[in-house]
Amino acid sequence: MLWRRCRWCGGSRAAARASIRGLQTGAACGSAQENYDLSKFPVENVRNFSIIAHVDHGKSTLADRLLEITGAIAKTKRNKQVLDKLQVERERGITVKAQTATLFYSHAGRTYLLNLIDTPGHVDFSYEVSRSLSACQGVLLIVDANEGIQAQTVANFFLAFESQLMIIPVINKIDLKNADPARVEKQIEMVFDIPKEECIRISAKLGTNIDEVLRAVVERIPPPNAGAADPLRALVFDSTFDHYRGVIASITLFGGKLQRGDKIMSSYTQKLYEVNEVGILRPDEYPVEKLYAGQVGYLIAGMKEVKEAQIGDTFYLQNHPVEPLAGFKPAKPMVFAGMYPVDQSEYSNLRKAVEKLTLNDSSVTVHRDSSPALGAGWRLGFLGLLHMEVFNQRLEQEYNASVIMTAPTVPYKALLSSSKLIKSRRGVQKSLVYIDDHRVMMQYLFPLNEIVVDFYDGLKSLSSGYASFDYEDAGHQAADLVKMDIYLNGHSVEELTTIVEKAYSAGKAIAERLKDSIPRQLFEIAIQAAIGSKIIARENIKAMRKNVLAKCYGGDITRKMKLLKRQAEGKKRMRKIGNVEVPKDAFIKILKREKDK
Ligand SMILES: Nc1nc2c(ncn2[C@@H]2O[C@H](COP(=O)(O)OP(=O)(O)OP(=O)(O)O)[C@@H](O)[C@H]2O)c(=O)[nH]1
Repeated sequence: MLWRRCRWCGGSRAAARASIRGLQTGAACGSAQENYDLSKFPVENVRNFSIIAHVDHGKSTLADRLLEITGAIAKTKRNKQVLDKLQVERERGITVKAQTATLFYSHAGRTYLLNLIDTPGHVDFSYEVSRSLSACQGVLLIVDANEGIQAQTVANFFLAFESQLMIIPVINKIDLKNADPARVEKQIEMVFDIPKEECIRISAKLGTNIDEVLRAVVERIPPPNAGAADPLRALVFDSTFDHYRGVIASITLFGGKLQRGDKIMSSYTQKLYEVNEVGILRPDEYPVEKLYAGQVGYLIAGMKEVKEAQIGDTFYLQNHPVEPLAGFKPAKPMVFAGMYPVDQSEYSNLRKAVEKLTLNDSSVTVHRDSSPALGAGWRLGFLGLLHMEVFNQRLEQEYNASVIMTAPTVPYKALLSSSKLIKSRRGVQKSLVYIDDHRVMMQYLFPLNEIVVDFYDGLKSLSSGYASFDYEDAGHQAADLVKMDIYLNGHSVEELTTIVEKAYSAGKAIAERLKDSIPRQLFEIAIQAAIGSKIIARENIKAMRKNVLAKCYGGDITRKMKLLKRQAEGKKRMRKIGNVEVPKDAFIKILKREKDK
């Protein structure tokens, strides 16, 4: 039996499980009044909602307060942004994965079951938001009382609006000195056409007005449209892979009920499974006896292969087939990069790690690839550069993998001709709307390649952090482009081949950045940029003899061993191209425009 303490309240999970199996009311986590007998929550008493907002407007902090006020977690300083469970989220202070939590809330003599989904704010993770919305009937649209409406506020509003969800505007951070909730209310009225009386002013940090948010959730958001008497229809909207228990699927029941021992079929694979466990997230997993129509929870059914768990799949009871639910539009990758194991003998382990991680992040596309310099690997598609960096970091942190990512590129359609010329390029303005006296919303058409790498950083620094940015695909446009190759001591480095407009300046910049990124080696290194057979830029790295033991006079053997070990570790972070050792992060670094990045 799993015997460990609940992370949030210190209650024992085993006790909680025991109480559930014995069908007692009351469990170990949080408050003694909690009731896991979900049959007491008919559809009318269920509310499923997401928290959506621009980056840093306070979604996860509000989620903490909602968890505290309903007793799901203890109120301690330790419990901060508890739904940001991943190491990468804690380190970067951003949400990258949507997370679900079930809450119980009493209002006007009724107890409600609330399923809250905290979503990421950054545009690169918007696929998480759109999938989460499929399990919801309403959203809390959080807007910072100081910053007002930002790019992802607008993008997320339209995701919810197009899904016909009830939108509750919540103005957060009213405790800030520069907070101006009245101005933000006017913006909300002007941009979203929501009357300002519908806005709720809160401070998630101080816990001000949180009860009003919960009241609005039960009063304004409709219950799910799911029939208790209908046959089972369970939509998989997220999945993770557990080493011991296999696939854990997040599900929402559009009809029927589900319990341990049920025989269920996957609409996608037509495979039959027996349900081992169903449960809710509080925010850790807690098994329950049954899940009922309209509820959100998780399912474990002995799926050992990552391929078996398809996000968007519909499960139904054996011999009771149903029309599968619509599922999700596949994510459209915007940025592509090659990924290779640092050490080729790690290929098969890395493949398994990539499969498991893409199960949890279904917006990544994966195709096998190989490169003469880097060996067997994959070509991966991401929604943006931050997404790519986070995926890389999760592979290293959660799967202990060591990988080389090549420079990201965007998709092109090429028409081959004998001369491609170089022309200056510009964004084309499409619209301009004043949100209020200080803020303007502008729409531009840009070549994607111009915005994916460091456009956002540039925009932020130019506007002292005030401007925000969102983008969507506007299709392919004709342009005069040229393919530029990079050579290291005469060896073509395929991974650094890029499609550029201003080839001479781009070639010079890449050669200079490579010179900065590659350490001096025992021989001279020539870095060349070329278009076809014509060399357009060249840099040299002078030879150097690096004897790490040079300073170790005498016989201190431990110090010598330490230095040699450090040198060997340094080499591990390198990749050999021809005879040249290239640091693995060089492939990305050279694309960023400022040298110090
Ligand atoms: N002063 C003040 N700060 C707040 C309030 N709510 C959140 N913050 C702070 O704002 C920052 C961002 O809060 P988060 O809850 O991580 O924001 P988020 O929207 O979940 O961020 P992402 O998931 O990365 O998009 C943190 O430093 C919070 O402490 C508030 O009501 N008042």
